Amino acid sequence: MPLGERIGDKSDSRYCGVETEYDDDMPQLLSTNINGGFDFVVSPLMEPSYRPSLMDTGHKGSGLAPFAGSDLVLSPSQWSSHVVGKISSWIDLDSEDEILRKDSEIVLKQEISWASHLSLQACLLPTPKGASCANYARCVNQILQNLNNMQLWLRIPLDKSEDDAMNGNSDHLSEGQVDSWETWNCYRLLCEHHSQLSIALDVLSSLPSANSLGRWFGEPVRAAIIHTNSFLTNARGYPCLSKRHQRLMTAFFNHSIQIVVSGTPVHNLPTGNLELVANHTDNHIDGIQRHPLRTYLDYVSYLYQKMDPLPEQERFELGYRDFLQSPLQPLMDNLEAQTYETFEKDTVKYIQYERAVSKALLDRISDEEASMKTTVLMVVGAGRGPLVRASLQAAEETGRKLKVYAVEKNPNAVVTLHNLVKLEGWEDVVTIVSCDMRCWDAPEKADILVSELLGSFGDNELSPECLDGAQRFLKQDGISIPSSYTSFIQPVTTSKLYNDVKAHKDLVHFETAYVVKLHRVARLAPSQPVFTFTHPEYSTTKNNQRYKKLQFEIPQDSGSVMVHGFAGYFDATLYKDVHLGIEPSTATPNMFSWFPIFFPLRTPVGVRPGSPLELQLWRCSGSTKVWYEWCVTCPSASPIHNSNGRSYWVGL
Ligand SMILES: C[S@@+](CC[C@H](N)C(=O)[O-])C[C@H]1O[C@@H](n2cnc3c(N)ncnc32)[C@H](O)[C@@H]1O
Repeated sequence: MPLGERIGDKSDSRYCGVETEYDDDMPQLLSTNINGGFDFVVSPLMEPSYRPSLMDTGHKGSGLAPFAGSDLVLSPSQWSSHVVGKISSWIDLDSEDEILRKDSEIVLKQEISWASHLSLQACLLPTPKGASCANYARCVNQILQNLNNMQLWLRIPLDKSEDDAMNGNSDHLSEGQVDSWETWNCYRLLCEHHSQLSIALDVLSSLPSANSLGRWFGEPVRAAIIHTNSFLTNARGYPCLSKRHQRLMTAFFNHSIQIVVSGTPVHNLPTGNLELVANHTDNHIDGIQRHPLRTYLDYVSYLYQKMDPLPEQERFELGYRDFLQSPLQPLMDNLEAQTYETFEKDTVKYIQYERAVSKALLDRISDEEASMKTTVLMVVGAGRGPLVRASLQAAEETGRKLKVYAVEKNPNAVVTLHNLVKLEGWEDVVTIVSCDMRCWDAPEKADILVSELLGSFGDNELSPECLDGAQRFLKQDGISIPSSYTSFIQPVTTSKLYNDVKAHKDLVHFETAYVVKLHRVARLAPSQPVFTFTHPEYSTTKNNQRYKKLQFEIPQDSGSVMVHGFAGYFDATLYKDVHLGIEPSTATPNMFSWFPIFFPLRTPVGVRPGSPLELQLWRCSGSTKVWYEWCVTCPSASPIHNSNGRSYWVGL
């Protein structure tokens, strides 16, 4: 691993660690494992037999145990890049045995203190031993208050009783059966969702249901520890994994979760097999001892290499993953050239518009009328002209005659529009209008009104208000493209975003909707429609305020979940069957103009499967702004977020 790389923080390449026993010769331990192909070791830092209560009184509970070896045996960069500290696994901070409890607390603190001194990037904390973990969490929480940048990986076995979930009894796990997610959840609640507390999942030979597994991808999982006895044996005697394990590993890779191989070799490898081992004799390659876990590592690397490469657009968007952005305010603010440029690269979006305009033109003008009638088409919010171009292409394709008005309120974009019209020789067909569509006095009425004023949540960039202003100059039988749009929402686990919002330490950030390329998230239930707007809308009672109450059900077999907020999307009907949108189940393929929106919750809500999660959402408006308010009302009531638009609003 190159110097300075963070263990567990890679997004585009793969590192694999190995769990080792205590070894008082750390340089040797490291070189054996690094030469063996591993990138880091997860290794105890202190002698496992050390117990403070057994020490001479001189050492008891004070200072650092003498068993920690020396910090000088490795360079600072070796410590930080290649070693994850494994906290003594015997510790039991919630034991009935007071001496053990006290010893455990002393050792935990000593070991973490030593690991901090070495600038390790992470320490692996042992799994809580019993049903209760309060004292363990209390001590770790104390440590977290003063910790440097180190992550604490709480080791959690990836298990959950399937039978109970299937019987719908997941709230009442019988004695001895635990959903390990509950252990994690209890622990992190006690530690107030601290951002340096994360998870190392122990992957066992049997796996819980897909829904149960899915929950973990919204949690802060940094490492997955795969045991040699979870491997199967292929026809040639080599280790391999079940199809479900393989899919899980691929998902770990996709989520930048480090893999750690643990255990002793359980495969008796056939000799003479040249596939993976060149010059293989008795575990030696040309005289160098071959690492006993090398075949397991090779298999992990093979799974990584056989993954499909990320598509170019995905690679480009890597830096946006789980990064909170403020939504655009294209009405109140003027977009910048680079924002227009990004839009304009999204050819899929304009192809959909072109298809919609073509269909509308064909419906409006018959073949017989085509040479006689001219359709008046107005692009409202024309930006730098891509929808003008798409409309003209539709006219050419269908053989219909077009007169275009390009209405744009951003004077800077209008400059580009003028240049474009001149360059393309569109002067006779296109009239540029530098004006807000809500106050333009149009010289004639339009047959077709084309706009793209949509936000990630459909109406959140105020398309309804703008188009209300524009429909005055649409003929009674005229067509609006889009003809309607609907927002969608679903509950998500996303501890990363929750912690990023929390880091601002103010209410405003918890009451703001963000645009985010969601990645480390667990989508907890199918999305549901929220608000729909239709254009044109001539009803006299119409208004753009909306209210919706939604109930989501967490699948029975997923177990309990934590809801950090809600992911929002939209789907727009441009014309008839031509649609465009980002709702995951119907998303327009390869379109990248919109990331989802995220509505956070001030306090994450735990939900049991089978019990409803109720969300209420309002679209409110005043004379100068539009805003959303939201709250959860079941299983427990949250505060109403963003009352009066006090934190987040969109200017009219
Ligand atoms: C999301 S951009 C789309 C631009 C362009 N149609 C495209 O697809 O690349 C919306 C455009 O509408 C303009 N706009 C927003 N509200 C407007 C209004 N009330 N009147 C005129 N233009 C408006 C913005 O300045 C911006 O250029």
